[in-house]
Order: sequence, then C-alpha cells, then structure tokens
Amino acid sequence: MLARLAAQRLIARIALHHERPAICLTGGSGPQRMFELLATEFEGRIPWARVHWFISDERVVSLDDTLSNMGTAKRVLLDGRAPADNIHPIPTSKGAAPDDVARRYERELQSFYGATTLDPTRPLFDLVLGGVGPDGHTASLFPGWPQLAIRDRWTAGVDKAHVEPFVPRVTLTFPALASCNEMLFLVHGAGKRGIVERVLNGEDLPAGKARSNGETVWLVSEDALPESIRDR
Ligand SMILES: O=C(O)[C@H](O)[C@@H](O)[C@H](O)[C@H](O)COP(=O)(O)O
Repeated sequence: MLARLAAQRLIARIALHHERPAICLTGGSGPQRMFELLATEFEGRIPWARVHWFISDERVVSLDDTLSNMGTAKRVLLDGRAPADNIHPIPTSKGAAPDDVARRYERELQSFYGATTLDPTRPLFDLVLGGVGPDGHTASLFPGWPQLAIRDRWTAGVDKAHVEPFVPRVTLTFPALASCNEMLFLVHGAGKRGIVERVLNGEDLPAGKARSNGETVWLVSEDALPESIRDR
C-alpha cells in the first residue's frame, strides 16, 4: 500500500537525522491515509520530541478552518503527539495579506535554519511531501504563475488560486522546497491519471519541475498510472 510505503520513507528519513529532523508536510488528499498510519500503527516509531513539522503551502484561512492544510495535519497527526513548539504552521488568518504572511513564514524558516541563505550542502528539510493538483500544480505553485520564477525568496504569497478552493495562498518556492534530502510525491486515484500522464510526458508543469537537491521520489498508485504504463 502506497501510504504505508510513504510512512516508512518518512520514518527512515527521520531516523537518519540525529538532532532536529524537519519534515515539510502538504495538503490535499494525497497524504491523508499516511497521516492516519503515522498517528496509529507507526506512532511509536517517531521520536516526537525531536521532529519539527512545517507545511509546503497554506490557504489564507484560520488554522481551525477545515480548508487549512496544517489544521488538517494537526487534527489527524500532530495534536497530542508533537510538542506545540515543534509545529510550524504558516501564520495565516482570514483576510491576511498573503505576501505579509509569506514574509513572516520565511523569517520563521530562516530562524529554524539559522541562516538567510540556503547552503546546498545543508538541506532545510529532511523530507518534503508533494502532491499534484488537477492542473499540474504542486504546493501552491500554479502553472504559468509568476511565483514559479522566484529564486531569491523562500516563500511567496499567491493572491488567487488556480483551482478550488479559490482562496489566496502562501507557498514555499521551488528553491526552498528543493532544499531537502528527499521530495516525496504521493499520488493516488484514477482521477489523477490524466495529470500524471502529462507530467510523465514532460509537459512544462510545476509538479514536474519540482525537484529535490537530493532524491525526488514519486509513489503513484496503480489506478493513477496512465494506461500506456499500466499495460506494459
Ligand atoms: O493546498 C493544496 O491544495 C495542496 O497543498 C496542493 O498542493 C495539493 O497537494 C494538490 O492540490 C493535490 O491535492 P489533491 O490530492 O487533493 O488533489
């Protein structure tokens, strides 16, 4: 099962880091089953006191809104397990200006990292989780949007989403997401088949362009695989 494999990879990445492992979670349907497994069967294999949890992108809503990506991760996985100081939500609130929030989160990431410039030999994250949206977006990096070109910031505000829910977003940029030992995409469901095919065909889409400076791994369920691959 895909979620189990993903959970095992996350635990292995944590085990490789002996001080403060940093995991960048994501929203969407992709990681939900994995979150449930980490909170139950695998709970005892996570050194909760040491691990720090971030999020790749957030909808500009309050943390207790059902649309909040970190809100969901907290409810399903982190609350009652991770110390509150180890949970690093993007500090959104309803009506906040996305770029202001982005700058605040950038400062938080930089303070955790201990520098304002990313060193290619010292990744920010041990693992970054990714998903792919129906239009090929990942995190809140939407096709054709100017945020894709940002190289000198770690985060960016997105005034308008490309897909539902149409609320403003805050996202990590490509260089910040790339600063990890592993970027792990988790994609399942027949509804993803079309977009997976486009990404695999090399179309210029954010999910296909997002890469770790270390390893980039795609876990794709059988039903999400394009027919040309499934029938091989
Ligand atoms: O806030 C978000 O929407 C997510 O962070 C986003 O990047 C997600 O990973 C993809 O949209 C896939 O989500 P689904 O699996 O729900 O389609």
